[in-house]
Amino acid sequence: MIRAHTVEQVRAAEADLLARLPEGTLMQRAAHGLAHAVVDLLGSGAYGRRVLLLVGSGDNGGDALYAGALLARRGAQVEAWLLSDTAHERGVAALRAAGGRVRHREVTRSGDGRRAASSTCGYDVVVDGIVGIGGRPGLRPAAAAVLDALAGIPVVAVDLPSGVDADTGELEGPHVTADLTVTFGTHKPCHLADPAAAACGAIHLVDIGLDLPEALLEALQPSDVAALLPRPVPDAHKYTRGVVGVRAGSATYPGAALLSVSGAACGLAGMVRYDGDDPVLDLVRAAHPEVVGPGRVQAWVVGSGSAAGAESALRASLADAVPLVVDADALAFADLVAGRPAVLTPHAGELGQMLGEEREVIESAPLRFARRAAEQYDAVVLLKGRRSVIARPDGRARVTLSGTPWLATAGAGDVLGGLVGALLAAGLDPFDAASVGSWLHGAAGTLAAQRGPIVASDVAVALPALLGSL
Ligand SMILES: NC(=O)C1=CN([C@@H]2O[C@H](COP(=O)(O)OP(=O)(O)OC[C@H]3O[C@@H](n4cnc5c(N)ncnc54)[C@H](OP(=O)(O)O)[C@@H]3O)[C@@H](O)[C@H]2O)[C@@H](O)CC1
Ligand SMILES: [K+]
Repeated sequence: MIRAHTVEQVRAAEADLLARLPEGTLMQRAAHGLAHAVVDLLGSGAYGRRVLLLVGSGDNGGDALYAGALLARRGAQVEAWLLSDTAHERGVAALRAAGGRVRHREVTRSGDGRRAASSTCGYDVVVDGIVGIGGRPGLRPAAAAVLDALAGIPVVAVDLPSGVDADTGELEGPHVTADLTVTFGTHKPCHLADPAAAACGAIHLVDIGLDLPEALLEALQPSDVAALLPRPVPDAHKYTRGVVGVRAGSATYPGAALLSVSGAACGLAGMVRYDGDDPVLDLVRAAHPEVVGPGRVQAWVVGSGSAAGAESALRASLADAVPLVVDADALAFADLVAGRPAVLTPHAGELGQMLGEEREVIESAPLRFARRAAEQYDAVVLLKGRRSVIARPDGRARVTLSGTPWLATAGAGDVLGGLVGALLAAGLDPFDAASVGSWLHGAAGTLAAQRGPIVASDVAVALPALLGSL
């Protein structure tokens, strides 16, 4: 499991450790990890390579300076630009002692930053030590101008890309876009949640020995998914493995029925029932002979392609005391679900309608709005996107790290709904069902896309092989 802690949690853990360790120990650990990561990124060692450190006033700059000193001792040509009036003094001294060069704020001040940068091109890597977990979102004009002028050079962010909001993953004004982010002790929410996560590049975690509390945000890894997957017990029969019912699709949108059923029929539940118009049931049976008609189920999947029938399908499903997946057209009636074990699966546009916000506003703060919706609707919310967010009413959340842009294809959400329904029917609680389903969906899409462009049904086809590999 990847766990992300807030700045407050990190500060508390750091204070604990600082009280027990000799001064400077944590920064030395951070700087060593950072220097190693920079060498790895450079590929052919540090000797003779040109490294530019962008240094702010705090300890984030201190990390960069000490790492720069280590790189200079390994033969790199290291230059630090101090972007603030003050900088970590011992870090500056360490860099100088190791043969690094230090330039002061005057040469990089506002417009001059561009000139300074253009006169000193040829850097192999830029290390962003402008600001870390002590920073406010956004960048000051001098830093923004310097970064503009250095565009195209690989950037390693220290702890986080300067300018992003560490706790929310939101952006406010200019920020660094990194190729690699080297973070310390634990992930922060900005490393997992978009839009900030998209600015992090690859992420490398350096263990500095922090003893951390429970995290409110996490991301499943393949081993977590494997551990949570339902497996048939030796004396299993189809009913003990769970029956998932699908109320999706209509004469107008039969494809939604077929795709929802294809996700539900992934093999993780014992049986799939379809409840809908006869012509659609015939189509479903032709594609999935194992699917049967209405009856008792352990979970319902409702809403996609149901058009005008969404409300009655949802009410009928709520009449059974079983968990449910609420998607697409049924999301307009999500109020009915409050307090029931349920997973709501909106995309940003649908969540915007549910919360009275524009799609762009939701996309600018997916973690915040998924949490708000989970609390407001008293249900698990799976907000679909590049980095899907799964939120519980109590604020705990997960982010899905699997997936591929090729999954942006019609009907992929229908497969996801069916898959989550199968996991609910098999006994997973809504939070696990939503996060495991979302992870599997992303990974199956990635697997399918290895062969070329995909359509939604390819995702369902890839599921058994993916599950086998887990
Ligand atoms: N915690 C840990 O376990 C460990 C932490 N470590 C490291 O320490 C880092 C945190 O260091 P920190 O607390 O000194 O804060 P940090 O982010 O460097 O700078 C804050 C200062 O910057 C300024 N400033 C604010 N906003 C700004 C902006 N938008 N743009 C520009 N400047 C801005 C503002 O000062 P001002 O200029 O306003 O006087 C503020 O005081 C952490 O990220 C990690 O790298 C590791 O060494 C080891 C273990
Ligand atoms: K930084």
